[in-house]
Amino acid sequence: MTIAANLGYPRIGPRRELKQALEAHWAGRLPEDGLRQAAAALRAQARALQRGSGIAHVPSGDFAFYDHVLETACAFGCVPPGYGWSGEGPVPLATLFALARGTPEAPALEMTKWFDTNYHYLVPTPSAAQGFRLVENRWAAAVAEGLALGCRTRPVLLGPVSFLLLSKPLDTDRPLDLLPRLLPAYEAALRGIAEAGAAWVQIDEPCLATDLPAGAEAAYRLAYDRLAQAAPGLGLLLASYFGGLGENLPLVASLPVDGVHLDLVRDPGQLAPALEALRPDLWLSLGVVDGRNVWRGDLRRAFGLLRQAAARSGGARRLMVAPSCSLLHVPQSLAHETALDPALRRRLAFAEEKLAEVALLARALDEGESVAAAAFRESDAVLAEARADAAAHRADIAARLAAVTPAMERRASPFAARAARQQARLGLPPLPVTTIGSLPQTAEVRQARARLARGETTPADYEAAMARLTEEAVRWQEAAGIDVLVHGEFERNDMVKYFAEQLDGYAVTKHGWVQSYGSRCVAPPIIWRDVARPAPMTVRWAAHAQSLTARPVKGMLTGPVTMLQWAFAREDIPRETVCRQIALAIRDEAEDLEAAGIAIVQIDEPAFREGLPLRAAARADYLRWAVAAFRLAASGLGDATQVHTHMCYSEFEDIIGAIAALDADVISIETARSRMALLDAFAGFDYPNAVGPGVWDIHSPRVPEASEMAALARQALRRLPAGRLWLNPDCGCKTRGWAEVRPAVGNLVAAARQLRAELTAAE
Ligand SMILES: Nc1nc2c(c(=O)[nH]1)N[C@@H](CNc1ccc(C(=O)N[C@@H](CCC(=O)N[C@@H](CCC(=O)N[C@@H](CCC(=O)O)C(=O)O)C(=O)O)C(=O)O)cc1)CN2
Ligand code: MET
Ligand SMILES: [Zn+2]
Repeated sequence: MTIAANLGYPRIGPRRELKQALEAHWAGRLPEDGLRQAAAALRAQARALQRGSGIAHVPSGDFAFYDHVLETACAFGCVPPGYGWSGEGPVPLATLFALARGTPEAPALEMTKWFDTNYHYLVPTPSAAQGFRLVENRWAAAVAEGLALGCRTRPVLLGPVSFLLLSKPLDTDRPLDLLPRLLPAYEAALRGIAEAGAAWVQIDEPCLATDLPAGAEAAYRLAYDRLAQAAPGLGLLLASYFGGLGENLPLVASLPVDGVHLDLVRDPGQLAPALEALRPDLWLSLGVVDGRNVWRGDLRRAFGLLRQAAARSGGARRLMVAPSCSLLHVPQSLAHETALDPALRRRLAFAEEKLAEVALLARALDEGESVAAAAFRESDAVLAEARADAAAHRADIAARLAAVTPAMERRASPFAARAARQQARLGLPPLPVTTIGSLPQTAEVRQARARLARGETTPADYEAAMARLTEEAVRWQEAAGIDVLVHGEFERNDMVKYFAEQLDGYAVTKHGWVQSYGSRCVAPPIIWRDVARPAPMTVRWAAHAQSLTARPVKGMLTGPVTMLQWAFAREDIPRETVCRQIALAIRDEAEDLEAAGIAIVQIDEPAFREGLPLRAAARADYLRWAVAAFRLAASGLGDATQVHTHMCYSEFEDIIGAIAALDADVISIETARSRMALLDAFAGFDYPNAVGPGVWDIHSPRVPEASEMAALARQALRRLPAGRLWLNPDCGCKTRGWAEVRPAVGNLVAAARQLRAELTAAE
């Protein structure tokens, strides 16, 4: 029997129920047991839905209140002091949230991107001194919870090697050295899982799809030799995803596990070598349904791969059919997307629809293709219709792209000459203070937009309300002493979706929510046709804000790489081409802002690092076209217009050359949680342009003191010259409330004034 399996399910709920419950709990409106009940109800609903779709191996333990990496760390007792855990018994929920969000006394753990996704995990901080102990078997509990309701589930653990590779240990910079201490805790977890009644456990080792660091191979051997013996009788499925195993295949083939999951969407080519290398008695889990995009699958193609695996010589047929990775990264259900263009809707599959594809493929493999004949025909028809979509390929856009010259990807003068002209125009003080763009998206703002969507307000009234907020924001920033102002982005639902709604070629969903971090979600737009800008998108907002003040107001745009990376993109043309189409649209917008008198244009590229391929071999090509697209978007601007860019959650150590090649006049980056460590890359590389290191972690409700921000800025001054340094928060303030933003910005300005005085005194 072929097993229809799933690797992980969206946890936020079809209507973001978990978000509502979490935020109510944090606001003191929902007690802990209410939150736990809401979570249990969501898990029960998810299990039932998956079972109902025909999935035999339903995952459990994939739920998390905030993040599954954080919960793994907590289950193994990796909790630094100061967050309210006694060191005995399970880590309280309050400690979990303190680690995730920070408290007035203790900053939050560092948060960073989960591989090449827009999901963020909290970076565990284990230590040799603290060691590891299974303080709560959350996986055994998840198995028991399912069994009590009649569903035998397959618990999912983040594997020990990936767990350590994703960690930043406190007392060593060689995380894998901690493995021997960690393994007993994992062994205990597996024993408990078996005792709870699970038949299989899924151990995720996504790092197997990356270039492994030195020592990782030995670590994998040690880990899986031990774990395979921990609970005899418990099937151990080793899951890799987000890419192919590549040169790690022989390693995986040598591990004493019971099954291996392969991502055949990102790397279908790995099937043939895997069939050769893997023991015939091994279960093969074939990830043939795309867990990273929203397109319906090419069922015939997927079936071809399955048949190839089924035909492998020797042994009984031990196959599982599955999505390529956890479905955490796609929206839950297409059912409620009634407003989508039917021509697009037919082509889509969200989590629920993907599981139906998985179940159908498994059945077709066992019972013969004929049971799926109608579905295969429909899949063929949808693909044919997509290929024949004339609006997907516009001659005017192709002609414009073909006419792009190298000069269009270059500013007129080098940085030093531009900087002089810009300073003559702007007259900024040393260490200028600015913010990243968005100001609090309060309930008032979101409700006004919700009323507009429901037709309860007119567009004119809505726009007037946003214009009023913008004016208040300008007045407040002037009074607060900020040097370069923002308009506040009140009119934007999201920095990507807002532009997508105004560009040709994009479609947006109503409920297509995907978790980004904690309770925060995004509804990524879908790129299905050629992209173009029919009309200016932001000019009136920027011009309005600028008309209210003599200080410079930045025009805010989202860059082409981020507009691509944070969307679900078409796959029938190269990503490079899609990105260049977007770049031309943004370029036009930037030029329109300049023409309207805006002296500083910020083109945000927070997803620039995230788009970097996981494998080093593919990186140069990505960096080439991503840098070129940004430059194409920015280089229509004259020397006297200052180009800013912004990136958060970024590790630039390995791509600092590409960051410099963007040639933005000023780049603001996230550095507060990592205590300025990132700046070493800029200093070491001799980064040529100006940098604004974040000195306030806006992902935490904690308000830093002026002295703290000044201390961080002094660290920055040790690495970069004062003349090229700005001061700003880590990211936009949209997730914060005014009660935090007002004092924090006040402290930021105070810190800047203090440092300016110190600089003058030192002269
Ligand atoms: N796309 C994207 N990715 C990103 C970021 C980003 O800003 N955008 N930032 C980084 C961090 N990630 C983030 C992801 C999401 C949010 C965020 O604030 N999301 C909002 C939703 C944003 C949105 O689309 N808002 C809509 C819909 C708001 C809403 O929930 N409306 C209510 C009704 C209004 C109400 O009563 O509150 C509803 O639909 O039920 C709007 O403002 O119009 C949230 O989860 O709360 C922040 C950071 C990295 N990745
Ligand atoms: N300008 C945007 C903002 O301030 C940049 C956010 S990067 C995730 O919200
Ligand atoms: Zn940001």
